[in-house]
Amino acid sequence: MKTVLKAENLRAFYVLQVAGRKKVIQAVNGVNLDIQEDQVYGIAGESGCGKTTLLKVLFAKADPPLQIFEGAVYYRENDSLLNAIELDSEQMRKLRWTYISYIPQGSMSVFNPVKKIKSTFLDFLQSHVQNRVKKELLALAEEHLRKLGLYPRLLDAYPHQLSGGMRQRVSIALATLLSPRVILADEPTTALDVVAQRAVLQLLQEIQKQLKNTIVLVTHDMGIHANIATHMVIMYAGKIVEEASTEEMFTNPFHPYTRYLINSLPRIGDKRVRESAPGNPPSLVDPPPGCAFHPRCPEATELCSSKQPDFVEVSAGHKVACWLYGGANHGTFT
Ligand SMILES: Nc1ncnc2c1ncn2[C@@H]1O[C@H](COP(=O)(O)OP(=O)(O)OP(=O)(O)O)[C@@H](O)[C@H]1O
Repeated sequence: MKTVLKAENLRAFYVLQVAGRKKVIQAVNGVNLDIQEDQVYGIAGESGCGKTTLLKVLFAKADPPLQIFEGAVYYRENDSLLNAIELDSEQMRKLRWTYISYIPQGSMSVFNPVKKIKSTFLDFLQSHVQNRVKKELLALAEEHLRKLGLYPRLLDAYPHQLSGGMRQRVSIALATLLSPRVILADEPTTALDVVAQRAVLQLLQEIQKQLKNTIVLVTHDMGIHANIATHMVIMYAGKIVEEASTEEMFTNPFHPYTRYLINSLPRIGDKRVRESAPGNPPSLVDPPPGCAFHPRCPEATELCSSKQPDFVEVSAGHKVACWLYGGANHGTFT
């Protein structure tokens, strides 16, 4: 398998001026990822841990107050890796939507509320597909919707005429018009009822199957990861703390935080009270020293509060940043 998206030591912070004082929110703080082709790659973690910010940086779109301070984001072109952060706006324009696309949180923001869905599709196609007249572009849009099992007549609707779930599916269709190799999807099922959620997830899976591309799926909902992610990482306070195949993550979670996330999931027939992580997520302005989870961790030792654990491969393909694991391997990985 080939790498399609890679992050190296990414640090991206929000830099704010609050009452005349500088406030720095360390939303993405030293993230390394190596994402392979043909999979659904899940990013999980509590609200506010930096998932959305990480997706923005992977899309090489850091608008103020967000600033990228360090690191690289690589896209694969033919057999070489391009650092997206160093590309100029024209090079990036060519890669966006054809190589990498982004489905933001909340589909309403994607469409112009006073224009038909058709006009957003046409604007999009006109800026990316050359030498085609309007009628041909419209036919492309209709064909794409049909391929995804959606009715072409949706193009004639105004955004407010569609249900939240249908609008989300149409926004996914828009983001995948040009068959991107990587799709970044940010909480695509938030605020949808379970039936609409299922339809959106089925659509994402169908697209992944058709294009054999990679979907990077951000959601705090571990149930969704269990259902559709093939590989996943857990994020805590701006860092990746565990990585494994989804099956391995759920059957053999290492990090105490991951165990809380999994144990808080309801299970049919199990009436025990679900346990979630005690306390609150830490401040990203002044994160705790050592392992950022230590103030909430029942297994923390003195070492955890003073020194940050390395991200260590404990078993094949299963990595964790926790002093409870990895023994002598700490210090040999970065
Ligand atoms: N535009 C912004 N300006 C300042 N701070 C921001 C901005 N966007 C996000 N943050 C802060 O950055 C941190 C990470 O936020 P982010 O949205 O990336 O987290 P998340 O894990 O995606 O959470 P959620 O699921 O709630 O969106 C939070 O502390 C958040 O308050």
